Order: sequence, then C-alpha cells, then structure tokens
Amino acid sequence: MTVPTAYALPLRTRFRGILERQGLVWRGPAGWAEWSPFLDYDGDELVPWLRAADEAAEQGWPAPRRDRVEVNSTVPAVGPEHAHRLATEAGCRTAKVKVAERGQTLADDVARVEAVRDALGPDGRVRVDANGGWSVDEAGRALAALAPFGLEYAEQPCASVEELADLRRRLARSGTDVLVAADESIRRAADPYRVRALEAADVAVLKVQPLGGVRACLEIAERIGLPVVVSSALETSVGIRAGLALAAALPELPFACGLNTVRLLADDLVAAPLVAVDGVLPVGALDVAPEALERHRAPDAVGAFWQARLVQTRARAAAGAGRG
Ligand SMILES: O=C(O)CCC(=O)C1=CC=C[C@@H](O)[C@@H]1C(=O)O
Ligand SMILES: [Mg+2]
Repeated sequence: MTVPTAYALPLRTRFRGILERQGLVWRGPAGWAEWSPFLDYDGDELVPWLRAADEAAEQGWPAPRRDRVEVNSTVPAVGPEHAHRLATEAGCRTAKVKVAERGQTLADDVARVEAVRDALGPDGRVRVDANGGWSVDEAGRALAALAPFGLEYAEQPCASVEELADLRRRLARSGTDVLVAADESIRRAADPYRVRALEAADVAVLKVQPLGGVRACLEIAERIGLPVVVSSALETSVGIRAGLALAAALPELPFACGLNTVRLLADDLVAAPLVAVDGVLPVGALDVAPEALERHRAPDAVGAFWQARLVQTRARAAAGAGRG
C-alpha cells in the first residue's frame, strides 16, 4: 500500500458552498482509493466513507455488467447564460440543475432551468436538485413553475422523509407530473429504507463514499425497491471510478448517472480524467499520475489535518462505529 497523500484541488465554480475539494488518495493491492468526506461531515459519519476507500484499495469491486455508463452534466446555481454554456459544453443528453440555492429566488431557478432546457432541446432530459432547500409548500409552488420545462425528476426537494412523502401526495393530487428522488434522505439517514416504507420517493440516488462502498450500495439498491441513480460526492477521477463500478454492477440502470463532476474541478489526479465524451464514461483501468498528485499535494497543515482525520476515523471504525 502507498502512503495516503492529501490533495487539494480548486473548483471551477462554487458548488455546495465550497471552492476547493480536499481528500486523501492511496493505492492498495486492488487499486487506487479516495477518501474525501466533506468537511461538514464529522465523527461516526466518516466511517462509511472509509469503508468505501478500503473496499477500493483492498478488495476491488464486483464484476461489471456494462463497460460504459451514461452520465448527466451537473449545472451549479449559476446565471442562465453560464448554465446554458455548461449544459451545452458538457455534451450530455441529461442535465441536473441545482435549484433552491440560499440567497436566490424561484425566478432564478426558473431562468436557469429554462436556459438548460433551451440548451438541450426538447429531447434532452432535465432534472433539478434542491438539496432539501424547500418546504413542502415552496416545493409545490416551485415544481408547478418548473414542470412546464419538462422535468425528469426533482432530487431531494424537501429536507425530511416525511416532507418528501407529503409532497409526493400533493403533486399527485394537483396533477403536477414530477417524480421525486431521494438523496440526503438516503445518504445521511439512520435508516435509508424509511424512504421506501413511507413511499417518499420514486428514485433512489446512491453515492458510494457516504454509503460505505459499492457492495453496500448494491445491497441498498436491492432492498430499497426503487430505480437507482449513481451520483458522485464530487471526487477526483479516483473516487468517480468507484461510482462507475457501482453503476456498472447494478442489474438495471434506467437513468443517466451523476458522475460527470470532474468537469467541476479545475484539474484532476489522473492522466486521462473521467470526463464524459458524448455523455458517456468508460468503465476501465485508472492510474494516478505522480506528477499530477505532486502538483495538487495539499499544503502541510492541510495534509496533517487529513492524516489525523484518518487515524481518528480508523479508531472509530475499529470500535465498531458506522455499521449497520
Ligand atoms: O448528481 C450529480 O449530478 C453530481 C453530484 C452532486 O450533485 C452532488 C455531489 C456532492 C454533493 C452534493 O451536494 C451533490 C448532490 O446533492 O447530489
Ligand atoms: Mg443531491
């Protein structure tokens, strides 16, 4: 195994409130692993992220059923012209548009979604992601305003599982034809299966790192009884490769996956970054480029923070945290 090395990579545009992505990468007998829990995750919540990295380094992944994965472009909460450009340049037939950004209005969301629909044309697929930013009332109003642009689904429109269930019922009553996808309600929930029990979603968004690895996600996919969209945690190509392993191993993959986010980073750690061509990513070999890792090696203080975070998280994992 190589020594875990901390990287720090700038983003091209603010996303999820951050302008820089940080994490550790290392190589084990099975391949390269990335451990990059966001800085707002803490304590036992970091343990599944570590299980995902250990799986990549030590075990590798189940056999793939496909060698290419269709992906969506991801459009941050930018102005309409910028959004149009991002959706066009990405070359994907599906786009995910961030909405409900703090400090912005519904008019901003409508303008952004309209621009992306215009960029993709009538045959493109447009989904939105509110990251739980709306109340049920706000979501009802916003989705009624956005539905005319043709939405594939709305990801995490409200924060809680109960609200998602409530919203789904209201959308059905009002004849607003928008599916609901659950993201945070699965990846940050004590019980991901409540989404199913409360009939709170039509689609399950699964992210490999926060959910504890490819095998853990395959089990959730089997038990949750919903179509699955694999999405990234904004990793370098090293972490994206694990998302591709999940997408490749799923029995069914009816939607494009949110794995084209290397485009949001200013650079990458590999020689051939996992950036989609014609909306498709290949499922293949991956190697970190030593000179790229050197170029993006985190400053010493940041590196020390990550090494300490790793030691603490290994101790929590050894004590049995984050299982179940
Ligand atoms: O799904 C995508 O298109 C890209 C990934 C993505 O949107 C996210 C990655 C990482 C953190 C999240 O806030 C965000 C999401 O909410 O899905
Ligand atoms: Mg999301």
